[in-house]
Amino acid sequence: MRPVRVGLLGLGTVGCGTVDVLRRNREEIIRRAGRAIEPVAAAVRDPARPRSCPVDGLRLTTRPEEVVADPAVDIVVELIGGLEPARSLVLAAIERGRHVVTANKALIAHHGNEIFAAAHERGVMVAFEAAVAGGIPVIKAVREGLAGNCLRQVAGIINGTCNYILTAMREEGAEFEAVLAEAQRLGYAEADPSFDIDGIDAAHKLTILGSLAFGIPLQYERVHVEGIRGVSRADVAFAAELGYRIKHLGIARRTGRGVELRVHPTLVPARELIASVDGVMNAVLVEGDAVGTTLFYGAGAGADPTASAVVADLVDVTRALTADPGNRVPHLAFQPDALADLAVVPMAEVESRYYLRMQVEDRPGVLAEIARILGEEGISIEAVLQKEPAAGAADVPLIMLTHRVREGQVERALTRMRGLACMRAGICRIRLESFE
Ligand SMILES: NC(=O)C1=CN([C@@H]2O[C@H](COP(=O)(O)OP(=O)(O)OC[C@H]3O[C@@H](n4cnc5c(N)ncnc54)[C@H](O)[C@@H]3O)[C@@H](O)[C@H]2O)C=CC1
Ligand SMILES: N[C@@H](CC=O)C(=O)O
Ligand code: NA
Repeated sequence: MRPVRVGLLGLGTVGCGTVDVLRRNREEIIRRAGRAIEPVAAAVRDPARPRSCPVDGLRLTTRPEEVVADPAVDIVVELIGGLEPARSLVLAAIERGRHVVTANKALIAHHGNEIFAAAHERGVMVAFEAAVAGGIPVIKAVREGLAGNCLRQVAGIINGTCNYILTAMREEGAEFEAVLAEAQRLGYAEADPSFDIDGIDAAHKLTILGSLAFGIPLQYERVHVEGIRGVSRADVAFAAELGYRIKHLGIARRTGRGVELRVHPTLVPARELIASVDGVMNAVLVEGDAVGTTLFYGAGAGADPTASAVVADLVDVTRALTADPGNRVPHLAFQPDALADLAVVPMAEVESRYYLRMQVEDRPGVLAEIARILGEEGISIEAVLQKEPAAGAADVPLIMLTHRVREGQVERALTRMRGLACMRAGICRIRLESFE
């Protein structure tokens, strides 16, 4: 059988990784897919730029629409990132009957509903395993391996850059900016690294996971998003003292009130498996009624791990080329006409435990004033940690852990506490979750 011919859009970190893996594992891929998968063309910004992969045998062009229109291309692999021109190029490829593989979570989170509808209509496949948790085959696991379950939650460390930074802050007491520069050098960070740091990238991935887990449309705009800029080295150290680690988590949880979709820094008990996932590694916990709790672990970013997922998608698409489109695995796990309209729970109604850190005046009665407000708002305190004042200082750090409570109650209490005369700085509030 003739090889399946691949046209790449973008030859950066993941594009080059994909060419490398396709060439390195050519024979093994033939054994798996039944035929060779060959990169034949690539759209690049600058054909003269040195690449980390061999480009011999690849037709290079600066016009991505040429690759999309090339009749010699069977599968278009979109690896340029961002919303436009990626969206138009993917839609044009679908329109021409080309199958698509993409690693672009922003594109799927924002335009997936439109893209999958077009693909369904045209009978083509759009595969996106690399878009969530890089090399971990978590999309395949949620969509296929766990298809017998009613899923309760998907929660995980889904941004490698954030995890890399939080790990270095804990292990080396490193400064945020220096670690971010290292993550960029290693090819982990997004083109605009604020997408990583501000939680946007994790929110893109959570949008996709939530949809796959619960059979709801992609709705990025409903995800509550917080990044890691507000997490200080002091918080990382206090959390450790209390037996916790701070992780940036994405959580999609089905409750009696609907679906929670949220991305934020979270204290996790240090003894739990997910708490020991460090560096650029990702881990996604999936809980189903039949299977119980499962945890998927692996590299969430980087050229080779991400290429592993892109190439797996290419093998999948190749195997399914001759299958009747009606019998293929649905893009979003559930049949398109069976999507549910579960409500997304407003954050004020989401329940969690909380870590609160404040800087307060060092005088008698302060603890009682704070405890009174928390009590009046129905919030019970589980632990208190008060540190000695630094030499000559008139105020002290005070850390509290609360029991489980609705976010709206905490917000009301925080508003009142900020008005206290004893409060010396802003109050840091981080949610606390346990997955045991
Ligand atoms: N780097 C990683 O670890 C991971 C990246 N991804 C996703 O993979 C995609 C690619 O990411 P990277 O390879 O890291 O980015 P990158 O910035 O290294 O590569 C993108 C390449 O596309 C090229 N490009 C941009 N616009 C173009 C255009 N109009 N025509 C031709 N070439 C164009 C750029 O010059 C660049 O070389 C993104 O959607 C990213 O979110 C997904 C998982 C992990
Ligand atoms: N920038 C992303 C790359 C993979 O999706 C990350 O850091 O996880
Ligand atoms: Na993946």
